[in-house]
Amino acid sequence: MTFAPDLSETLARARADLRMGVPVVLDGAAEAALVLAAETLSAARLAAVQAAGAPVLALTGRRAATLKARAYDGDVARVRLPADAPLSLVQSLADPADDLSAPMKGPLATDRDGSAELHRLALVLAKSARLLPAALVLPLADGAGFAELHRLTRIDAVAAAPHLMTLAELDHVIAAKVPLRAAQNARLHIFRPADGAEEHYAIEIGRPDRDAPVLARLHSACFTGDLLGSLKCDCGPQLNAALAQMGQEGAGVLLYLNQEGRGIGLANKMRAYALQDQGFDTVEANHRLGFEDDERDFRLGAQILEKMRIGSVRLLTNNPAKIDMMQRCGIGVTERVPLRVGENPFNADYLATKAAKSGHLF
Ligand SMILES: Nc1nc2c(ncn2[C@@H]2O[C@H](COP(=O)(O)OP(=O)(O)OP(=O)(O)O)[C@@H](O)[C@H]2O)c(=O)[nH]1
Ligand SMILES: [Zn+2]
Repeated sequence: MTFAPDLSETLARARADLRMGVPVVLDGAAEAALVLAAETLSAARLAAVQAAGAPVLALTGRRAATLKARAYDGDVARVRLPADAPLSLVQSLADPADDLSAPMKGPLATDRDGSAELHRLALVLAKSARLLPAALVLPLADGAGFAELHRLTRIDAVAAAPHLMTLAELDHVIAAKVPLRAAQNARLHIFRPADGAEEHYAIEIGRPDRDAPVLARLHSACFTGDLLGSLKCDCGPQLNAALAQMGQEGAGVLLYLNQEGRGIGLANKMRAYALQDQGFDTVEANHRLGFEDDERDFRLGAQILEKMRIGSVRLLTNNPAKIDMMQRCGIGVTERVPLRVGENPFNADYLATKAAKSGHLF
């Protein structure tokens, strides 16, 4: 037994570092790099990086498309920065907030030669830290030495890349009764991932019969809809309607997955809302920010159901992707139970876009 953090713990530290604006070192097979999240970059740290070499800004292919920059690596673009690039340039490349009011003077030069592996990993890390997917990347001759000298978190990039694609094991922490308006016989279960990421919850109504399909919902956190009663989406009414139906039937399970904003985090969701105020739809806004339409990992839901010994479900959803993913993860979906509630003039376009672009069944 060693007291040193393992890979998953080191990655959790790296996420916290990036969120604070502290650089991390990615140490690959043949190369190493210093990485800083663009969102939390300070002018002082940018100047220090520029004094040490020529950093590039790693962006996703999605963000690059908006900026009309060539992404030679497909999903990743490596944008060359002028030697004296000011912080405001890095910020405006990373953040689409001012794309329309201050269009980028182009064309942007991007790297074609060399490997983009560390850049890709940097973007995965930034996303998993719920930051904008944009990272300053500076090649290092000696990653281990640099990390030690500056007391930075060093990640074994070769091991980290596949590790970040696997789902962390969830621990069942505790369950207790929480009588709800919709169902008095409810119990709240807490699940904690081993990788230091956010906890997820399961609300078990009654004692669902494990030998028959269980009425279930995979609900993704929506602070604005679930808590504030926002009219921009249908999440709050869906949450309440699902619990009400489970209460009426006497049994069911609602997974409350902390995947705010379809997995991009609340700050990025608010950035997406600001872009929607400029006229973009929910999918376009995600793309302009550099995200895919949906960054959620529904394997999470399947793992929780498995831990609760639920093998097949009647799934309350309008989203065919959820059904697909459950089935691919070995959870039987015997029936889709539609959940059409909460339509209003403020979310009509949002729901229409989901039907047109995300295949939602309404
Ligand atoms: N990025 C982004 N996320 C949004 C937006 N509006 C709502 N969300 C998020 O979308 C998610 C909605 O999740 P779900 O209720 O599971 O919805 P769904 O995928 O449409 O599937 P069903 O409701 O099961 O049909 C929540 O995480 C919300 O925070 C938006 O405009 N942009
Ligand atoms: Zn919502």
